[in-house]
Amino acid sequence: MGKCKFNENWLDNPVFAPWLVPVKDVHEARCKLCKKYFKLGTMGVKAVESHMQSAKHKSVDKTTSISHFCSAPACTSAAPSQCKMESDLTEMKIGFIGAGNMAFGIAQGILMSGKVNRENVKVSAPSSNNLGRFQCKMESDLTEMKIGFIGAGNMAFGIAQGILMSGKVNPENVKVSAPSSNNLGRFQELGVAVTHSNSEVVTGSRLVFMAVKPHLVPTVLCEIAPFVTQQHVIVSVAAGITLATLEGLLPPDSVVMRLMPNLPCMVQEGALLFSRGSRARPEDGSLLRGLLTPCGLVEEGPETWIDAHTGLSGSGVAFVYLFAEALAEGGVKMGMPSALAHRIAAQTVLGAGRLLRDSGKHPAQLRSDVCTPGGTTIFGLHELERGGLRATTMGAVEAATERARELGKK
Ligand SMILES: NC(=O)C1=CN([C@@H]2O[C@H](COP(=O)(O)OP(=O)(O)OC[C@H]3O[C@@H](n4cnc5c(N)ncnc54)[C@H](OP(=O)(O)O)[C@@H]3O)[C@@H](O)[C@H]2O)C=CC1
Ligand SMILES: O=C(O)[C@@H]1CCC=N1
Repeated sequence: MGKCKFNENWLDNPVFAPWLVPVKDVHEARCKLCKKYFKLGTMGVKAVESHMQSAKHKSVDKTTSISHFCSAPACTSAAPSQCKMESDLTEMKIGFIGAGNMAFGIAQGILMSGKVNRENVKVSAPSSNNLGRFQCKMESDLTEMKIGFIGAGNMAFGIAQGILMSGKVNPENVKVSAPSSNNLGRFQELGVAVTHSNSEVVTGSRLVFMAVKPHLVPTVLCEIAPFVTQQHVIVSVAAGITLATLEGLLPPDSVVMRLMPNLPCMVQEGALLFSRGSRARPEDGSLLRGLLTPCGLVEEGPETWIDAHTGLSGSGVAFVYLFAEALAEGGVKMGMPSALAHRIAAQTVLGAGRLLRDSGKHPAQLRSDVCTPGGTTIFGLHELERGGLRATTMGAVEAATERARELGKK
């Protein structure tokens, strides 16, 4: 497994936020309390948690330990001696009214300490929208979960790598199948078991990702159908293949979901949309969401959105690469060395994307922030408008969506 990079989302976690600092080397982080740099290695967030558990850190951190929970505003009036002792915390019943980001961050922090029994924590919210992550963030459940991939191509690898980088899934519980060994080596490097038998993947897994090309899905479903039980959750990532097709080719009552991921799952920055089949329960959706959360943004929606998401995001990644390539080539045309131009183009796309996501601003607002009246940007934008970039891009999303719909009809 490659070295993990600092993930800005960690800074949203109230347990890390008071002390965790990103540094220039993306494979490292700094603790501003201990005044210490530490490597992320292959452990990613686990390295951050591990630093937080170190004796040195605990001795200087007066804000993020469970004692902070005791000294929260609700019990500031209590004398220290009245505060629950750590040993009592395992039995303490804790409730959250509201299941939003802050409740989730606090719950996660409390549970991470290992001092509170997760069965003693209850969360309420009017809708189920945010409840899944509380149910599924059960790291111990995920470490035990058996996960299979049928197909060992780019997408299977992207999801597997995303999931495993979180450190919450045990690679020994993951198995992948493909007819040839061409793509299996890189999975073995992740510590994942490999086979040429699709049925072996199904019988040994609870959740199975179907990650073969769309035209092969019917054949593969017929092959595995005798081994699929109601305990399985089958998740297809095949573009265009509908829930009705999946359910129709598997035994009655099979639990099926349709997922459209994209390749940046590999670096935990994917955009994923899934839809539940008629027999998939909300908790199956929560399970999938919990599993995939380390891969990036995970949303659930009606099946009618999946093809549009395929055009916008599954394929959209390639549209962005084309734009990045063109940016770099523009730099080369203007005299810049190619390698440098490509590095700068990649960083420009990354930076623009992060600012867009993290600021929450409309792209038109950010675009206007870059434009000096009579300056360089507006001259460049005029050229893009002349070339019809906007209409062409909308047309590309439409064409890819239509193609996904067409694949589903075959
Ligand atoms: N690539 C992307 O960005 C995205 C892809 N998808 C979807 O993901 C799916 C897979 O695409 P992608 O990963 O790009 O494709 P790849 O061509 O990279 O991989 C396909 C994999 O399927 C394996 N395979 C072929 N026949 C069988 C079979 N009978 N049984 C089991 N495995 C088989 C291949 O085996 P072998 O290794 O032996 O060749 C290969 O490992 C597609 O349905 C696509 O629509 C969805 C979103 C994004
Ligand atoms: O090109 C394809 O068909 C797949 C689906 C989305 C991205 N790649």
